[in-house]
Amino acid sequence: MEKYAVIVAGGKGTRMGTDLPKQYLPIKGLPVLMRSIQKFHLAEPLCKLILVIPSVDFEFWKGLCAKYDFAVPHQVVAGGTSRFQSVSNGLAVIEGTEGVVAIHDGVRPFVAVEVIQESFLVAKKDGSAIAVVPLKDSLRKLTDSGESFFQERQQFRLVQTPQTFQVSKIKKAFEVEEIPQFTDDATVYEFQGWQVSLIDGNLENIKITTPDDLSYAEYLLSKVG
Ligand SMILES: Nc1ccn([C@@H]2O[C@H](COP(=O)(O)OP(=O)(O)OP(=O)(O)O)[C@@H](O)[C@H]2O)c(=O)n1
Ligand SMILES: C[C@](O)(CO)[C@H](O)COP(=O)(O)O
Repeated sequence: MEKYAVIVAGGKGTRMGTDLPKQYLPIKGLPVLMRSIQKFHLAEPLCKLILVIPSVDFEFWKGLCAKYDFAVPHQVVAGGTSRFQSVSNGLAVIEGTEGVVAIHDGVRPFVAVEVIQESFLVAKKDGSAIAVVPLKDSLRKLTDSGESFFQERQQFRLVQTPQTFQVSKIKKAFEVEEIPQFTDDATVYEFQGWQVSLIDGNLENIKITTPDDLSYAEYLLSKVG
């Protein structure tokens, strides 16, 4: 079975607020994005890696790969104006409809190798595999009138990536017009009326989003490497 990974890193990192977009920032000496790509290569050495970055960054990325002697083979594709468009551009370079594709945020370098491997196995069987984790804190729902109500946290999950799919199904799902409810790939898949399969993610698999995440990332690397 052919395996692909579309690693999306076409964003601007507005919430991080750094001049250099967060995907290129080094943590413990290696850019976030290279760490994410390495994880897929380690988990699935034969997986075809498709990296989505803004087209204006192509030369910069080439230079970064030379600087860090980064040799993991990958195809570079131009990003779009939203995560949905970037994923769509990545899927478009997969020829045909055979195989399974993992879609992963380039800014989640702490994904566990085991989660990636499990996602491919489950997606092959079920059509999809979405990494999720349970909540550790209590949960409250806010109303417009300023009240709040207890919610059963057991009924909720936090959604991560990878989100892995049979190529035929996810390509079909992405043929739709983008709507604001498409916050991830699972919502695009579900829009077809298909149920997603959930798998256990790993708690450390944070999305590096704000400056405090960078300090936490450095801490995690000092612990686990
Ligand atoms: N047009 C876009 C927007 C986002 N992404 C990617 O989607 C992932 C999750 O998005 P997010 O954390 O929101 O990244 P940014 O959009 O860069 O951050 P911000 O919203 O703070 O600007 C990131 O790997 C990001 O690079 C993308 O490929 N193309
Ligand atoms: C895809 C995602 O990382 C799953 O948790 C998340 O939905 C991305 O959200 P963002 O608003 O683009 O950061």
